[in-house]
Amino acid sequence: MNTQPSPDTRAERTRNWLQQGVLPVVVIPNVKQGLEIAEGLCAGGITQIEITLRTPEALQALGEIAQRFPDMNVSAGTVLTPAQFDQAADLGATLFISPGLTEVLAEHALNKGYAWVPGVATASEMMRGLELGFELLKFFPAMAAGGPKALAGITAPLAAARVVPTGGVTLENLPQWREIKAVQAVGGTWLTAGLDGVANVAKVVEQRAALAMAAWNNTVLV
Ligand SMILES: O=C(O)C(=O)C[C@H](O)[C@H](O)COP(=O)(O)O
Repeated sequence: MNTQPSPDTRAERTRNWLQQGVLPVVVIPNVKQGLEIAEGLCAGGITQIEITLRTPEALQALGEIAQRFPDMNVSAGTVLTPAQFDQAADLGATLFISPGLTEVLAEHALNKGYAWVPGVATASEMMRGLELGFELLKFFPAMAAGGPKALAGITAPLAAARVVPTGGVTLENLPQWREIKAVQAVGGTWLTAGLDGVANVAKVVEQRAALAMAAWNNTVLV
């Protein structure tokens, strides 16, 4: 039986991903803080999150967030092995993001029908991703790889590419990324960084999320 979705279906589905424009990338120290972050993001108008599988409690936090925030699109980030795809999918992740593009991960994503966003930093890597059927690509590390100018140049001839620049994106440089036609969303840890010891994590995150969404939507918060 062929369980692989057709390229058309996959393209359609990925076009609908990350429509909110801002993808908070989270390095979760513990489940408690993860839940507070999710609460703050939702209150601030962001219902998509990338939980990097870099910390011991990341997978557990991913599962709890997926369960307690059913309206949230929960992505697994820093996916480096096929097993991580499967573990995160079992816990409720619906999108899978990696810092790079390897044949092993591409094959696994295609075989299992996972919505995968591979990391790319050059025109060749983007072309490879597109050839394999992955239209949504993570431009990583975005600032170090040349910033908005580099991405605008690389994507100008690659009409099919939908890109999520991540790595060095801030509230301040967000408008420059947003201007690039190929940019579907921007990702970053700035919304959830430096929260250890903060008294009301959810409130702080809510405010940052609201500011980020205002910047993305080009509106001024009063
Ligand atoms: O963990 C992953 O899968 C990554 O690919 C790396 C993260 O997306 C970047 O580290 C975020 O960068 P900053 O927003 O500059 O902190």
